[in-house]
Amino acid sequence: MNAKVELASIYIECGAIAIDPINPFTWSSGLRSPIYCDNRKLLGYPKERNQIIHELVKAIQNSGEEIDVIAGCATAGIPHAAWVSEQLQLPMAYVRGEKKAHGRGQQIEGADVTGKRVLVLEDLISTGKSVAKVLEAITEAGGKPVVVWSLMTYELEAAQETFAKWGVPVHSLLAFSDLYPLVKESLSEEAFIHLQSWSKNPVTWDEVYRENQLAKS
Ligand SMILES: O=P(O)(O)OC[C@H]1O[C@H](OP(=O)(O)OP(=O)(O)O)[C@H](O)[C@@H]1O
Ligand SMILES: O=C(O)c1cc(=O)[nH]c(=O)[nH]1
Repeated sequence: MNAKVELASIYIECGAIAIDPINPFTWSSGLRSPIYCDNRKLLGYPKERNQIIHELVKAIQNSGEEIDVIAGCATAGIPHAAWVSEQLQLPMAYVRGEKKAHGRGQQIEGADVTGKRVLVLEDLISTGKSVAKVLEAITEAGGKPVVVWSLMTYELEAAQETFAKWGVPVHSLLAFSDLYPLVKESLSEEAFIHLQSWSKNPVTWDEVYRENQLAKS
């Protein structure tokens, strides 16, 4: 089995992939989707998540990028950033969606990123907006985001557009297209047709879904 198929199988075995074309999931961007990739599920499986982190650390090391700090995106990117920071023996920070409203009022917690070359670690990229907010916060704090890594990406055009302005390389361990052949096996014909039309154009799929819901109400 090649490494990507093995990693994709872990996602399926850990129940991290949910498919429901009839009652779609709402993503953080507001888009509706028949699929939800729940990286948080991996936390419950130490052996399997170690395998994922091992591959991620290998890929980061192979890229040869010089890094001073690993910054996890809150919240789902935090545990993965902690494991990677431990393996690479690099300081870790994490970045909140917003500044904290009490305490020290920080958006970036943990290691100081000022003047540092920062690797941003996110669990999943859909539209890329969450990562963009983190890039902004690190830059405002005087840090230099040099690379973004995520465990999973949907490879959406929206994300490419979001990242284009940053000019920071963005890599992912897995793309949804790596999972697709495995996901397909467990689906009914109807669900597969929905998923296929979604994968061609997620934005159109959402629009049609909303129109159908309006027509029903
Ligand atoms: O690329 P985007 O369109 O920004 O979407 C991806 C983001 O959405 C999810 O986070 P969520 O907002 O559900 O919060 P959580 O990490 O706290 O679970 C996910 O963990 C990413 O951070
Ligand atoms: O875009 C999102 O919010 C999102 C999609 C997905 O599949 N999984 C997830 O955790 N978030």
